[in-house]
Amino acid sequence: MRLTSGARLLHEHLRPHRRSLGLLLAWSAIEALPTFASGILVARAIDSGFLAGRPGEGFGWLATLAALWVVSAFGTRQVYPRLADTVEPMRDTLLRAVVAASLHRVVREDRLAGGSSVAQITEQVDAVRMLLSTMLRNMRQIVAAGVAALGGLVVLSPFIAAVTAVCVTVAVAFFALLLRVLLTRYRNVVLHGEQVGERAVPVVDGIRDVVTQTAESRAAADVGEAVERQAASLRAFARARVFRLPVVTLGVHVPLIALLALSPWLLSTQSLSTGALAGGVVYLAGPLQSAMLFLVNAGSTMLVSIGVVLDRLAEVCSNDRPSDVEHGAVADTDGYDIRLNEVTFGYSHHSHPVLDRLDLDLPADSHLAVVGPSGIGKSTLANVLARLVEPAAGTAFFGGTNLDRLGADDLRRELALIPQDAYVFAGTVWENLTYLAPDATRSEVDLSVDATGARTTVDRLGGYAATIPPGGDGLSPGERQLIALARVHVSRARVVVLDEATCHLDPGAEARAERAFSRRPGTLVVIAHRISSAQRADRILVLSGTGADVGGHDELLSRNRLYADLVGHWQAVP
Ligand SMILES: Nc1ncnc2c1ncn2[C@@H]1O[C@H](COP(=O)(O)OP(=O)(O)OP(=O)(O)O)[C@@H](O)[C@H]1O
Repeated sequence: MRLTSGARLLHEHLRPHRRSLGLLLAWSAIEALPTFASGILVARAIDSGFLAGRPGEGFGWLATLAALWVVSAFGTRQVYPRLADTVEPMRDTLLRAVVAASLHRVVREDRLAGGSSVAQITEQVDAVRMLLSTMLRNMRQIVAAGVAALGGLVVLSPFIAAVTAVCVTVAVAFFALLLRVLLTRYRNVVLHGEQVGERAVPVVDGIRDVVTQTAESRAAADVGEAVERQAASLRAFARARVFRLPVVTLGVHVPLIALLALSPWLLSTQSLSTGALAGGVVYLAGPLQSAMLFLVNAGSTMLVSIGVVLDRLAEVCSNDRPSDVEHGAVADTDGYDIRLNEVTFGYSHHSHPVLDRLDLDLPADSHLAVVGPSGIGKSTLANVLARLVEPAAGTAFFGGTNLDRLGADDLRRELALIPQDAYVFAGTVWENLTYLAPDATRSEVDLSVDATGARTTVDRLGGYAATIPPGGDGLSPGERQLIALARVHVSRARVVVLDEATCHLDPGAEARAERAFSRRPGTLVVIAHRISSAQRADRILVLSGTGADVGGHDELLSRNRLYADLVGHWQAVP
């Protein structure tokens, strides 16, 4: 059952690469040609060549076998690029899916330690990639060697082939049963390993507190208990692995001993020629034995690891259905006006809520500035609008639809948030600019770049085809903001939230960028960094901690003490 969800995940991510997988299998079959022919050609060399007094013919058959190995080497050469074509793109799509899923989970559960859990997940995806490529590479040993050996035996002696097939089937069935036990036990090893990490990390992080509080023995006992549990599960896993030996005995040694024991009778009744007997031994002691050994050794380690890790990744991905699924079908929006109805949000259940029963009406195409003292909750409001956090109470509506019934992708298309730390990624300037609108035309991008004032930055970088290095190295914070502003400007988002997204620009550049957004069709919410931003807006929302007040600049100046103070403070700053 657990393997099934992992296997389904693997199937889902391998399906788009079935062409390269097909080519991989085809080349593997060519690679297996000499394995299939080895016993048959050895039998021919003995029977029609050496035993018949024609050594030339005997060597001829052996030379044919050598030629097949050359063909096989060519096949091997083709296998590796196909392997990379299959596994590398699969890794990328799998990684994208599980990282997106774990980030959604981190945001949903409001856990700050998201980075470490995502890092763990990416490690697991890389483990899948490595294990899968090793599995696929070595699978040909099982498939090619096992199938080729059985096929060769059928040609040599249907009787020996039948006996061998029965033994192999029983051995494989026994191994399948063993695999279930191994999977359960290995899963325990992984889970207990994670518990060791969970217990050890806080102790290591807080080692100074542990020492100053003389709590070393308690911490050691706590971590030691988890270590002991993991050691016990490792021992249980190792005990189960011992049973792989009978599998090899049953699948290979029993038919080999049977063939040798029956050989006097088979030879005397002429059921088997001397060459066929030698060919049979070649198949059983060579490819079949290595296939069986690989199955039980790699199968009981790699197959088990891949099964358990894929299962864990499948669990992560299956959690990637936040409220859309919980609340049934994803709803459509009607327009893009936003309404908050008594929205309450706090970062913990115990602390005072940052947003307390906030009401807000944001008609389509309006321009709102949000102001308030530092730490009052302006960015938190932006996060509620972008559904990066879920309100604890109250409802947020987008286009008349409850925000948590809107599909995450739909919301991302409709609403773009630019945070203070603008993000640029490794790639070309064009890719950075068109990330949210991949179908944007050159003239649309030109228009947005010029409107937001990003042209100088684009030119300095070397134009649209220039490459931005990882982490945006070499770009100033202001230049990153300009690229992010142009990226959102060219997008189809009908609501744009600028969360101090222009704080690294000078006042003139900030005014230009904000004007570009207010002329652009759609709603604009600006978390204001300067009084000038507030003055450009149609309406201003003042967050004060005890309530929220909405109005125009002059109106608020005369009636709202906090706003008047903020304006006074801003004007005092040179
Ligand atoms: N992830 C978080 N976990 C816990 N508390 C948080 C978190 N993010 C913000 N806070 C707290 O919530 C409150 C509101 O923060 P927020 O960033 O929304 O304020 P802000 O008005 O945007 O501040 P600033 O103008 O300084 O950016 C602050 O007290 C802040 O410390």
